[in-house]
Amino acid sequence: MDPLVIGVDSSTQSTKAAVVDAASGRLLAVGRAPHTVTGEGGARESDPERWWAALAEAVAAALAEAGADPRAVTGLAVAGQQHGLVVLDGAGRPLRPALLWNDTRSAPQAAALTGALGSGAWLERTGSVPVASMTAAKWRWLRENEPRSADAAAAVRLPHDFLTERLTGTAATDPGDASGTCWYSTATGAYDPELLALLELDPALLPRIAPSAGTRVGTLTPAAAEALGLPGGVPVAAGTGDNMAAAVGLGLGTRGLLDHPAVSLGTSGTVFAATRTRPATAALAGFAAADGHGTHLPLGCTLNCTLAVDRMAALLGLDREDAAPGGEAVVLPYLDGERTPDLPAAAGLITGVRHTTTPRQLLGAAYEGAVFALLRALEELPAQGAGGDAPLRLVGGGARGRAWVETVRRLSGRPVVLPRTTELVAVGAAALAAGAATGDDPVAVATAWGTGGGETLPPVAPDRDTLDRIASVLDRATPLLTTQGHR
Ligand SMILES: Nc1ncnc2c1ncn2[C@@H]1O[C@H](COP(=O)(O)OP(=O)(O)O)[C@@H](O)[C@H]1O
Ligand SMILES: O=C(CO)[C@@H](O)[C@H](O)COP(=O)(O)O
Repeated sequence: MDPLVIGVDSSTQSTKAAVVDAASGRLLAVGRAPHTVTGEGGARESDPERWWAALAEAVAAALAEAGADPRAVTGLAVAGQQHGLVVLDGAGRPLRPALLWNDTRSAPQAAALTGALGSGAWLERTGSVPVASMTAAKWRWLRENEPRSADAAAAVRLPHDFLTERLTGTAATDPGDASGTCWYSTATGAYDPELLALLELDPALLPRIAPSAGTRVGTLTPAAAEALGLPGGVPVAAGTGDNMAAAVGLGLGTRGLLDHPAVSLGTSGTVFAATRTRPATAALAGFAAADGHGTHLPLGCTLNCTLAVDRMAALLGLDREDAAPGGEAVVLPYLDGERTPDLPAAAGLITGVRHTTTPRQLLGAAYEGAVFALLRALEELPAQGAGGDAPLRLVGGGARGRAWVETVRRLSGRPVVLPRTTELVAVGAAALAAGAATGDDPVAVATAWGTGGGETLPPVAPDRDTLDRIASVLDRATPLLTTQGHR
């Protein structure tokens, strides 16, 4: 029986479980199960119990599709959407739905926290300046708006460590996902007691921090094993945030490629690279990487990527691939407010429309607006020691779409690598699972698997006119987008 590992991607829209051959990295099957996101205006919430049920469904589906013998499974790890605030009672049950990374109601709390210490001090301590996405701002929102839930909390978790605890009975997290809270210090590698005091968050509510995401933190409990259809005792890794796991799957890290940028096109759009330099700019989040060698993961994140563009296609009555370059039209697709640029109250903006403008151009302009924001974040990476002229590795559901790929090529003017392995978050988590099973370095494992490799598309001449047009509209519209006040 060849050993297998299972990696789980519990992201915003769904859970994906990958069954991977531990020796070769061959992806044998992917099981999927959907989540539900609720909320209007700035609210975005999900029930963590659904994540747990979806995890079991996705693992069962993947094992069935692979025709795998569950006894061959030697390790398991979970990568989850970052930043979400999960509050639990003493029995480990959610006290309320999780507040998600794209819930912008916490924008005033983020601004107040930033004002309390100043951006410089936050960067110094945590590597990031609080924005609405950061868990610290969500905890303050809960304290101010639902003090009874905050007071009743017996445990505070992130999405991935909530699931890891359900699997193992052990409360553990990793430096990567912890670095998205703004109460963990990437300078000291520990929770920051002064920040926890400022936030009025009792450290006893938090999980311990494993040295790395691939560290074995426990084994499947009998109840979890039964729920997943696996034998008891399977080693489980600490796991990490979904972007950190994508980096592992791409082989980005100290035991792999440093300073090579990746772009993820999913519910969120993200741009990141693994670096040795500790990032320090308010334009990016200065996360820790998952590999535990003091590697960093500077990252820019937008709230509006595939869902926003798909919504524009639906409004226009078009298929998502039925897009043309926008021409004079500019769409800033900030349907959910925006994080990069930091405009949490914004709504979408359409401008430059003429009698000759076609629906296909408007859709193309939405792609351009979404990609523009990511490329602006990408420009910040070289100052953090990463980026340069290296090709862009494209991952996430959008990387399967021709219009996304071509828009990134046309606006970036850079070579683009399309990794042949799909579901790189789940595959990265599978490399963490291999780490838990054998003690091997997960980035070295994924590098040996070659899961980051794929077709390289050559560069095309960058469409500077479009970039300049969008930049000019964004600059001039920023006062409007800041004060839209529809929240
Ligand atoms: N073939 C495709 N072409 C373009 N976009 C796609 C394609 N398949 C899926 N998507 C997009 O991918 C998104 C889901 O990507 P994924 O990375 O799984 O998201 P998340 O991790 O945020 O849950 C969907 O919103 C959908 O728009
Ligand atoms: O907030 C961030 C990164 O800082 C997001 O990237 C979340 O981690 C959600 O990811 P997806 O579900 O869109 O993959």
